[in-house]
Amino acid sequence: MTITAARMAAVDRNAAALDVSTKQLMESSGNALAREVRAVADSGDEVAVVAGRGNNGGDAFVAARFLAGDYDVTVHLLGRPETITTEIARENWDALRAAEIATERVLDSNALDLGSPDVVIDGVLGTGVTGAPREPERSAIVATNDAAATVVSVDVPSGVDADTGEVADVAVEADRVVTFHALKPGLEGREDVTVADIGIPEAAERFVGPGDLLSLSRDPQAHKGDFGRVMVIGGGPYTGAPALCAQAALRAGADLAYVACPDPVADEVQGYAEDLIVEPYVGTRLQPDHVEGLLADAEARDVVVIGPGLGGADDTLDAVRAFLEGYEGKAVVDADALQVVPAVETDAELVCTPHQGELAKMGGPRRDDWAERETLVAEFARDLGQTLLVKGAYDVVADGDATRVNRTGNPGMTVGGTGDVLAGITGALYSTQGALDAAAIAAYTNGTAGDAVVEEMGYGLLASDLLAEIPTALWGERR
Ligand SMILES: NC(=O)C1=CN([C@@H]2O[C@H](COP(=O)(O)OP(=O)(O)OC[C@H]3O[C@@H](n4cnc5c(N)ncnc54)[C@H](O)[C@@H]3O)[C@@H](O)[C@H]2O)[C@@H](O)CC1
Ligand SMILES: [K+]
Repeated sequence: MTITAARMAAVDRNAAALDVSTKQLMESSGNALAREVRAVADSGDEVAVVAGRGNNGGDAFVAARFLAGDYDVTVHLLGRPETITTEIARENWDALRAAEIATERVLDSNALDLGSPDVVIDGVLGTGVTGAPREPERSAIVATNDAAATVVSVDVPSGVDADTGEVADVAVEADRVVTFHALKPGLEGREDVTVADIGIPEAAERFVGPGDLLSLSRDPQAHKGDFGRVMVIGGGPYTGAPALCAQAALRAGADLAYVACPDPVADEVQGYAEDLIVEPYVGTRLQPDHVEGLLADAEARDVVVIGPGLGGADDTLDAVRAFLEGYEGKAVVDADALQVVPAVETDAELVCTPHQGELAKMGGPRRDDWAERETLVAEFARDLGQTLLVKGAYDVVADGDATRVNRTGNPGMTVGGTGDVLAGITGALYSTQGALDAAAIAAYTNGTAGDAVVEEMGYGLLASDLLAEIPTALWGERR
């Protein structure tokens, strides 16, 4: 399995939240790297460490400390120690200085003199690289390639983009690569690569954590000024559900939230919040003759959430079926609407948000055993060809390829309406994120908001209490 630089950063952050600090991971990384160098070097060999100012360099500092007793080690830092970008890399630099291990500062691109080392450790650039190498890193890569030495690269050969695998015009030609936790893009199929286990707990990947929220701010350019228009198709027998759902979408960052509902309930829905744009249709519940108009409206929206408060009348379900058959965009399907999903022919990309009972009604697994449940939900998602967010004490999110589990939330959240809030958050996030990430982050956020409410006022929460906590859960100090 390959992991991108962005996902690696998320997992690293999740590990820290599980009390495995990045400094601990750096120690493991440097240790693994040193072991690999021992395998290619003879005792007393000259080892030149070329280190950039990020954590890739930090790993190389740690390796230098492990190796200095047995080899002739010199560490070349590309820049001034004050410009080392992370605290943990700087601490490991300071440890080298305190131990009187030979260090050089390379303050001019032309000033790097590696001598004639037997081994070069390439800790110039790792997963934090952006764009093609600049100076002095660029010259350092050239000098590394010019050395008649065995080159061991740290995590990725410097010059390889660890998100895409693209190789820049100047990149280290490594003899060996020690990569951490999992293969990075561009390293697949290479025989000179060692994947080192650095002690990241499996839980950091499996459980949704604060690291998963990093993708929300990763690329501000990608969704500049447009956090999405979410259309909720809901209401009829129930009016609170679509209103909660649409308000949750706004709280989760949607720019606009529309509620399409039967006209007798429109005023009531609007009454919950003036921020909602209510678009009534004639009749008392959703029926097939409304579908054409809804499909036309949906074209101008980024995500549709269908289900909250619609009820399960036969003609309503026929309408849901017709809508999904005609719709090709992103949709979140909730509540009674879920039962039509297994048999429907649709080009839409769905996130389905059933609780255990709704999952069973869809023909999904009934088993509750945790480990087994994850596998069964993943298989069902694969069969459906859609993304599932199965709600429970532990929420399971699966798209058939990857599975995530969310454990935020509390028993107070079994109250009615929390599912409508979750569907709304999912809808908003789905406008800027992939289905799996949107569902995983939504589950985590909904649970975090619920935990915050219970912390503040104890049990007895209303679903509407969650709304005000959503922004803090997503972007505030609770993340
Ligand atoms: N994510 C994790 O779980 C772990 C990561 N570790 C190491 O940390 C590395 C990532 O560290 P960082 O995020 O600090 O990033 P890097 O060390 O990969 O690179 C960041 C540094 O390079 C500079 N830089 C970025 N692009 C450049 C370019 N095109 N030309 C010249 N300079 C450039 C930045 O200004 C910064 O100083 C990994 O590759 C790995 O080696 C390990 O320490 C342990 C665990
Ligand atoms: K490197």
